[in-house]
Amino acid sequence: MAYDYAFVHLVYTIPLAGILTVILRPLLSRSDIWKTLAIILIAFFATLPWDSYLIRHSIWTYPPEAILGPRLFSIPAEELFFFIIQTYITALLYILLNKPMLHPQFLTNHEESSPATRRFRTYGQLLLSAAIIMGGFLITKGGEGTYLGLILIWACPFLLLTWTQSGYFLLKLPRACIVTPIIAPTLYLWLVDELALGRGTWAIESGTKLGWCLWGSLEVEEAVFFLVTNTLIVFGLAAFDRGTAVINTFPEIFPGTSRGMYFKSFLKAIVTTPEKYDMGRVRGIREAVCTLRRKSRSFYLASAVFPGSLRIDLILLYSFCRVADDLVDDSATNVEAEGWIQKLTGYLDRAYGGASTDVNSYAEKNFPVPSQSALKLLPTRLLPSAPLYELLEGFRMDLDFTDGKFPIENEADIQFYASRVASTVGELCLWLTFHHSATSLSKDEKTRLIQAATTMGYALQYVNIARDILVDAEMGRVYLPTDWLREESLTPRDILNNPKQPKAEMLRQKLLDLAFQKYEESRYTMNLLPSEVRGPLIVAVESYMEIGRVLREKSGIPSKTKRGRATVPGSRRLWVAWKNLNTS
Ligand SMILES: CC(C)=CCC/C(C)=C/CC/C(C)=C/CC/C(C)=C/[C@@H]1[C@@H](COP(=O)(O)OP(=O)(O)O)[C@]1(C)CC/C=C(\C)CC/C=C(\C)CCC=C(C)C
Repeated sequence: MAYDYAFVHLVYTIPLAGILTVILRPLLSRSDIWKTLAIILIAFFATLPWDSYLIRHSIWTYPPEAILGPRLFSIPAEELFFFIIQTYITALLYILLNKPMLHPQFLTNHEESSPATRRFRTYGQLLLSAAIIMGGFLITKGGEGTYLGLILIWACPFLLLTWTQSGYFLLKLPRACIVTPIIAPTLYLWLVDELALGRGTWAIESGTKLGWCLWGSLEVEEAVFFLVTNTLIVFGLAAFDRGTAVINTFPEIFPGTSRGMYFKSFLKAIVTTPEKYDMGRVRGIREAVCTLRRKSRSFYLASAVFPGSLRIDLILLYSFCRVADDLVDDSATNVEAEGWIQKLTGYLDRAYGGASTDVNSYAEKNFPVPSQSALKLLPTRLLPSAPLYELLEGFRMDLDFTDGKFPIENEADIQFYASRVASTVGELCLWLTFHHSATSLSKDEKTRLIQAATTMGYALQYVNIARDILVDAEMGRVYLPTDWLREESLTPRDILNNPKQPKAEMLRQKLLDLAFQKYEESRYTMNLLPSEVRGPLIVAVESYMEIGRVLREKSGIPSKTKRGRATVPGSRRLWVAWKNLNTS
C-alpha cells in the first residue's frame, strides 16, 4: 500500500514523460531546454509553500499507507515529484506543438489587433480579476469554499499578469499551440485523479471543499487545480517565447544578444511595450514565412529546427531568393526579365553601396508591393555581396534559353550554372550560420565549409533539375547537358517534344548519380559545423536530397507528383528530419 502514490507515477506520469522525451529529444534546442528547466523551477518553488500550507491545514491529506514516507515541508516526495513531472509533460507538449511556429510572426500590439481581439483580452483581464476577488472572498468567508479560494488566489494573479503582458501574442498564436497543451494534459490528469482518488491515494478533506464532483469522484477543486496549473505553465512558456521572439526580431534594440540569451535582455524584452515594435518588420517576416510555406515544403520543415534568430535570417534570405527568382521566371518576355535583373542589381548596389541612398524608397519605387518586404528585410549586414550578384547572374543564364538555344552544352556548364544559383545560396546560408553561432570557427574551417557548401549546392541543384525535367521543358528549357543527349542520339528539342521518354528518365538517373556523388563529397565536412546548427543544416540538405532519393526509387514516373514534380510524403519528411537530428 505504501507504494500507491509512487504507483500512480510509474503507471501514468513517467511513461508519458518518457514517450514525449524520446520524440522530442532530437528536436530540442538549447532555448527549449533552458525554458523547460526554468518553468520547472518556477513551478516547483511557487507550489511548495502553497501546497505545504494546504497539507499543514489538513485541506489535503495523504493516507500514510499510500505514500513512501519522506517529506519536505510536510509535502510527500511523490507530490513534489508531481510538481516536476506535470510541468515537464505540459512543457514538452507545448514545445512539440509550437515547434513549427516561428514566434516572431505572432508579435503584435494594441494598434494592430482587431476590435474583437482587444475585447477578448479585456474580458480575460476582467474574468481573472473577478477570480482573484472571488478567491479572496471565499478564503475570508472560510468553510467549504476555502480550498477553491486558495487555488484562485494563488494562480490567478500570475495568470492576470501573463495575460496582460502577452495576451495579444497568446491570441494571435494558432489555438492548437495554446489550447491543446492546456486541455490535453488537463483531461489526462483528471482521469488520473479520478483513478487515484478512487483508490484513496490522496484525499481532500470535507469542511474546506464544496463537495461537488465533476464526474465520478473528481472534485471540482481538483479539476480547477489541474486546469489552472496547466494554464500557468503554458502562459509562462508563451511569455518566455514572446520575450525571445522580441530579442530575435529586433536586433537593433538588443544588439549582441544573438550569441546567447542574456537575462537582462530578456527582462527588457518582456517589459518592452509592444507599441515600440517595428510592425513593418514583423509583417515582412510574416510574408516571408508564408512564401516559404507555400513554395518549399523541404525548407519550411527544416526551418523549424533552426535556433531563433538564425531561423529568421534564413527565412528572409529564402524570401529574397524566391522573390527574385519568381520575378525573373514569371516575366512574359526576356526584356522584362532582364529589366528585373537590372533592378535587383540596382537594389544590391544601393544596399551595399555604403552611401546614404535610401534603399527602401528604391524598393518601393521599382518593385511590386508584395515583393518589397523581401528586399527590404534581406539581412545584407550579415551577408557578403558577391554571392548575391552571382545569383543574379545565374538567373540571367536562364534567359539564354531563347531562339532555339540550349546553353548547357556539357557537364562543366551545368556545374557552372549550379554554382551560380545554388552554391551561392549555400555560401550565404553559411555566413548567416557563422554569424549566429556561439562557436567561432577558424579561418581554415570556414574555408573548408564554404568549399563543401559550394559542392553541396551542385548536388541540390542537380536534384532540382532532375526533378523538374518536365516543368522546365514546358518553359522551353533543357538543363540536361547537350553532349549527354548526343550520346543517346537525342537533341534538346527531342526532350522538349517528349520529356517523359525512357531515355530522359535514364538521363535523369545519370544526373541523380552525379548529384549523389557531389553530396557524398561534401556531406562529411558538415561535421565541422558548430553543434547547435549542424543538425538543422543537415536536415535542410537531407530533406532536399530526399527528393532525389524518391526519384531514384521510382526510376520512372513518380507515383506522387505535384504539377509534374516528384514530392516527398509528409511523414517521410518528418522521419528524415527526426532521424538526422538524432544522429548528427
Ligand atoms: C531552412 C531554410 C529556410 C533554408 C533556406 C535556404 C535558402 C535560402 C534557399 C533559397 C532557395 C531559392 C529560392 C534560391 C533561388 C535559386 C534556386 C531556385 C535554387 C534552387 C533551390 C531549390 O528551391 P526550389 O525547389 O524551391 O526551387 P524551384 O521551385 O525549382 O524554383 C535550389 C536547389 C538551391 C538550394 C541550395 C541551397 C539551399 C544550398 C544548400 C547548401 C547548404 C545549406 C550549405 C550546407 C553546408 C555544408 C557545409 C555542406
